[in-house]
Amino acid sequence: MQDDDDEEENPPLAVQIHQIDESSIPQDTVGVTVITGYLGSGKSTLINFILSAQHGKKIAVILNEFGEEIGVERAMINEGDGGALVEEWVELANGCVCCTVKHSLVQALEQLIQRKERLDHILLETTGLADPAPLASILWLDDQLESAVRLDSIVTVTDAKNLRLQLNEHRDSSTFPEAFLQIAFADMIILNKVDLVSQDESDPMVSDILEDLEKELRNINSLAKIIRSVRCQVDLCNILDYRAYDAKHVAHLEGLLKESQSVSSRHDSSVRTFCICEQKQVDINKVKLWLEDILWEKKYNMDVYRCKGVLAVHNSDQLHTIQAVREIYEIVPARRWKQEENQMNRIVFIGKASDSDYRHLSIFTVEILMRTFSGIPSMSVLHQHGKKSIFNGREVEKIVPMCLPLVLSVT
Ligand SMILES: Nc1nc2c(ncn2[C@@H]2O[C@H](COP(=O)(O)OP(=O)(O)OP(=O)(O)O)[C@@H](O)[C@H]2O)c(=O)[nH]1
Repeated sequence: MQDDDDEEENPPLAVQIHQIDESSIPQDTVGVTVITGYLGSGKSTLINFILSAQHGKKIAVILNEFGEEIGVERAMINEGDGGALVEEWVELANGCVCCTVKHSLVQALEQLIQRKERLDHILLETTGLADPAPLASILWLDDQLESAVRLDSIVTVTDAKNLRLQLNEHRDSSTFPEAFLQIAFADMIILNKVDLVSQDESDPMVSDILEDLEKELRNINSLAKIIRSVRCQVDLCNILDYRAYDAKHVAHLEGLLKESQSVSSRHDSSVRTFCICEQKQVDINKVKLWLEDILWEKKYNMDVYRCKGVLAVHNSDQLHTIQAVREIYEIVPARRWKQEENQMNRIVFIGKASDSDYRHLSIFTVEILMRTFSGIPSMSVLHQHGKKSIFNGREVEKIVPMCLPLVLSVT
């Protein structure tokens, strides 16, 4: 590989998005749904289902088929009933966002957008071997595209019959991290092929299997919505216009963040969810520094794939949202706090760390929180959910659970 290429293959530069005036974002942006999932899980089945459904939308599809014989990708536009089928070709390498790939994707999207008056949504199917994050980063941030397309959501299709096997095979996630990454980055997880688990869903054994699979998925990513399906026949409200990254649709995010606290702990997967709850208003600049330490400097040994959260910001009546995909993050005001509302900060990280790193992270987090959250003269107790109390973060004897709601009591 050439030096230049190496440079291009590096992760995107860390970019902080400054507060956006939401009113300046055009409302007619075209949503892009990234569809990812393990080989054979049902991605194409989902796309075919969407294209053939009666939703009245005109949808473009960019396919990133990747294989030795194929090695090419195609973009198709389904112009709906009576519309012509237009094909374009897009070169996307296997999950790596080198300059060429980025350029090709941006070019393909630009071509599609030029037809915007006839286009309602874009589906981007990644190869079953891809890490969806680089694509998501391009879509979320690309300057050329920012005003014309928006990342709507990342949908991960999983195969109910083979999921456990696939995850167990790659349990340490170093041999094939993509299997975990695809789940970790998802906003929506389709647990497909439930018919192969059994024909009879009313059978308690079968619901146990499916529930266990859902638990397994939640252990990796407690923020994603999970829906079961046969042949990806899902309610398309969950796919088209889901707006997972849209601060204006904060109610959904808040619901997810609340639910994510109740996830049980588990220690055998290195990709997991980590939650922080804090009641005091925070200093937004300190939170940014803290977040940059974690996301950019990789301090505390945590490799964060995804972060979502809501913040109660000091000197602001607005609930702010945090979204991060890898190194890229944004903190934006989303809505006014209601008077009776409990202004609680909730931040959820989905990432990878060894058990001992988690222990360190918990200690570091306490230290970070002590210097991050404003107006905290001293912190008396850190209550670690379901475990023993920790004083000033110094006493962490057990492995930190997968989901760690931290509650700081302040005196
Ligand atoms: N029984 C059953 N088969 C399914 C279901 N969904 C998809 N399939 C079948 O599974 C196979 C793989 O589905 P695809 O949609 O091609 O999967 P994919 O993820 O696009 O596959 P790759 O592009 O190779 O990664 C096909 O034969 C589908 O017909 C389902 O819910 N139940």
